[in-house]
Amino acid sequence: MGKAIIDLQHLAKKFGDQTVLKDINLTVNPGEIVGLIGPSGAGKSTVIKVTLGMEVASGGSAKVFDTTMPNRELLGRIGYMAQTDALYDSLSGLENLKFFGLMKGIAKSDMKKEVMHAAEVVDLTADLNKRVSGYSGGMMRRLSLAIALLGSPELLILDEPTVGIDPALRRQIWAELGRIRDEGRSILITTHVMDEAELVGRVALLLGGEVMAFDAPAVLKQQYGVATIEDVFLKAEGVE
Ligand SMILES: Nc1ncnc2c1ncn2[C@@H]1O[C@H](COP(=O)(O)OP(=O)(O)OP(=O)(O)O)[C@@H](O)[C@H]1O
Repeated sequence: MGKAIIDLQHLAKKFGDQTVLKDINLTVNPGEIVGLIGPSGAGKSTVIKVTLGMEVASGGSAKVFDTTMPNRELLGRIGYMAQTDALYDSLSGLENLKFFGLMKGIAKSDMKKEVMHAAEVVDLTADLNKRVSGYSGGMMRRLSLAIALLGSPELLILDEPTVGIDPALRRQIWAELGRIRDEGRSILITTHVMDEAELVGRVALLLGGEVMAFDAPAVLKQQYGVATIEDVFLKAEGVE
């Protein structure tokens, strides 16, 4: 296995007096999907923001491609989907995709293929010419995910990408994430859907500002003596 694509060592983050991250150790390897789970407010989005250099760490180190973020050049190699959608409401889905595609430096000759593929993965092909202001919440999530996929980035960082997305499409999206992994690209994904945590290579359980457990789903289930990742989660939280 090559060098880790994401390498978080003893990462800490405080907001004022509040310590959100105490000691986070986490790696994402090439061709690996890592799932980050934890209760609401545990700090999952904060881990992502510090990793991307959107928030400054209070301690420890966060490296992506062996470099401390933010780094403009490296940002082009990362597809990031935030928890809140940052879309242009008055533009159509297609115009949004093309705009972000241009920002990512996709060549004009590749644009149509890239945009159509991303739209297809999230089942938005038929709605591409509608204005985003007329999209439902789930459609906006799907468009944000399509934007993150554009340009085949080596690393995808997805903050709850499947919120508001129905089960059939969720399955289709996970099939695409599996293909991306099989191409040797890497994914860090946060989720509240415990079924999804079963699909990743390794699950990191974030609790009390630390990664309490970090291993393959099957290993975690065995360690905790339970049948599902949901039960691992509940047991780790102290809920029987
Ligand atoms: N910019 C900020 N300023 C102050 N506090 C913040 C800031 N960002 C996050 N926090 C606090 O850090 C904690 C963790 O927030 P975060 O959004 O990382 O949690 P999360 O695990 O992603 O939650 P959820 O699953 O609900 O999205 C919360 O208590 C939140 O209020």
